[in-house]
Amino acid sequence: MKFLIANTFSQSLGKLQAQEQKAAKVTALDLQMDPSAPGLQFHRISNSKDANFWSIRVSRDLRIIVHKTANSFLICFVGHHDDAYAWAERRRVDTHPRTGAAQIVEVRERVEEIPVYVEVPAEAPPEPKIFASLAEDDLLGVGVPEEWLNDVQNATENSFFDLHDHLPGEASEALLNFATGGKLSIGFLVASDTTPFEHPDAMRRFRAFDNVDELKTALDLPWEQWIVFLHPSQRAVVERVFNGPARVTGSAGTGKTIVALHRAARHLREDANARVLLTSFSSPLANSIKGKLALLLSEEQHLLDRATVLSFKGIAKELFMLINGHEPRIANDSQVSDVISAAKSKLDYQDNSLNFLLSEWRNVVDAWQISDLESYSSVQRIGRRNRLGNQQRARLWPVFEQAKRSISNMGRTTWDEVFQSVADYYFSKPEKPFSHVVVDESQDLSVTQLRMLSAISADSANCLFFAGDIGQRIFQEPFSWKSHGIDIRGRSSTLKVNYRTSHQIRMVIDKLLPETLRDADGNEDSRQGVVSVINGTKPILQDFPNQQSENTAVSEWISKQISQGVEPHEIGIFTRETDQLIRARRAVQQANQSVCELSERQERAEAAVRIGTMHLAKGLEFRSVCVMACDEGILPLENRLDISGDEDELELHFETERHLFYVACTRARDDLLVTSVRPRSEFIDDLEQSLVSE
Ligand SMILES: Nc1ncnc2c1ncn2[C@@H]1O[C@H](COP(=O)(O)OP(=O)(O)OP(=O)(O)O)[C@@H](O)[C@H]1O
Repeated sequence: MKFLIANTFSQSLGKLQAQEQKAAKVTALDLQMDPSAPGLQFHRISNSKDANFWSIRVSRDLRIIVHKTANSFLICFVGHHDDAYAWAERRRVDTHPRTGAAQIVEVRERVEEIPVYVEVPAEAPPEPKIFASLAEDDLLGVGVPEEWLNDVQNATENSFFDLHDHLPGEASEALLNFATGGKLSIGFLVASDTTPFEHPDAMRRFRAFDNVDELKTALDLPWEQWIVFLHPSQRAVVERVFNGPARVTGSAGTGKTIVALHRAARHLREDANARVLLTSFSSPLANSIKGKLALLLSEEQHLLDRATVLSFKGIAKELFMLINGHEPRIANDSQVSDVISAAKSKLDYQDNSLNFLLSEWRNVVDAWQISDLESYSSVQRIGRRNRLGNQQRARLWPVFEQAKRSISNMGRTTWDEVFQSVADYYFSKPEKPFSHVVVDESQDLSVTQLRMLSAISADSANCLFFAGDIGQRIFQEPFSWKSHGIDIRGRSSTLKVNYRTSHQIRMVIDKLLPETLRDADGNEDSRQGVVSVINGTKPILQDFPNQQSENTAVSEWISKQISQGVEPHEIGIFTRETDQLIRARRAVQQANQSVCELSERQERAEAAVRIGTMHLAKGLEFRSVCVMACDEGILPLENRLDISGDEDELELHFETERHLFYVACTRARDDLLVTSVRPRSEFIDDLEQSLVSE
């Protein structure tokens, strides 16, 4: 007997109160252990179009709906008596006649009350039907249930969103894709011996359970849908065997982190000797994925013993200590600046400013861990390639050589030196600390971090896996991974279904970046054809004559979010720099809410509105986001553009500023507000254009 649960069950379970959830879980577990137990009290739903729907009594008022056949039990829904019956009376479990995927189909004739056609005044011209060019055959090919064909064929731009929520995921994604991009994606080609429940599209909504422990995890975490139900494209990347370094990419919110987590879990489950490193950019992000990995493996805790979850710096520090027996003593920015300034004076170097030297140190000499003039002369960089000729480099090198010596004489080092020293140590050792390394936020890996991660992972299939989005690169200059031995060509996959951001917000924000992005090795990431699973409201763009009026508007917006049930910690306010955080703080205080400032090192649990710089928004997620102080001169940040040494660097800085804005805006799930004091940032003009064209 096959035992399955549907995502509609998890969703309905998540809506119950804690005590009700507990009772429903006990009944579901009893059902899995012994479906014939007399206490379960099966009642057929006599008014349903599907004779296989039965209700099971959980408590006086609570019922679970199961779909029972000769060889399977599918738990579909839980709710109060009338809701549960109404749900089952309006549904049918079916195998789609064309795609072969099992679906839960809403029965069309029972849902006349759903306003699928929007009333239009008699005199108004009829709205164009957006799928008129698609034949029935095309619609069936993407999984539209037969009885919804007519509705789809008559859908207009206005009515489509109502319809969208009544269709199976594969059909609504394909139609949305067509409505926004003009192409109908083709359904999955499936082997003829695949059962309807094993079809890739069915596996996004139904999950089979072989043991009670797995089911228990799923029932304990009804809100964490990603633990149980992966999209077929996510599952494909999790399960694929790669014979070298591989990468998953995709715009913000497409579930790259989720894929990274499932891959780490997969390695731990599959290989009893696997030692897996899961790593991300900062400590808060590493802690967040550590918590998620613990959730994913909550019934397989023993696997966590072989998992290490740390930030890039965190793992470097641990390994450095293991090798050297002490912690690295890092020279801070002002110490570095002092030694370079001293070296410049001592060697009487006049050709370039101190700022130029600092930037050259940060982005070239230290970043690439250059140790001699020969390497300095030949370093291949994207961006600043024309900045210095060989003769200039030869004159400059002694200054950097002197600075390096001074840092070392102080008993200090730099982070890049730490990453490189760990890399050098393990490159020379046949035994590696990790069999698998899974990296999140990989677009912001530096040269030395990449070298280190490649050195500490075994040289075998599936050893190195990267999750990242080139469009969110905000900390590093791009560089060729291939020249460091990491070639992901042919092993890169792009996710296209956005689970975080509503369609309305995503459509506008995505226009901030080009449709195709290319990394330094020429690997392309096409952002075309992305669809969101959530429907919501359009982003709001507002500019003001002065900070006071901006302040008042943002504080009113915060109060409105709270009055609509958003918790304070589910609201994030971001500004370009710490200098503007005062504006965010004032707005939160004016709304009578507590403020919690995000930090690079720690995450906080208090019930307060989060404020922080756009850099700190990376990897986070909020129900409501306000990106504030987007004034001209602040975004893009004038100071940053001013210090650009040449055209290439200016372009790079400009691009990074755009990425930053994109990162901040894409943290929003349901609501996005972007505010500025006039004159406003040119990036908002771009947003407004796409908002108007929507
Ligand atoms: N299969 C899924 N089912 C339900 N929710 C999902 C699924 N995959 C991802 N999500 C949810 O979508 C949101 C975004 O996922 P995730 O953080 O992995 O995206 P991302 O691509 O890493 O985003 P970013 O690039 O912005 O960091 C999260 O809330 C996650 O739980």
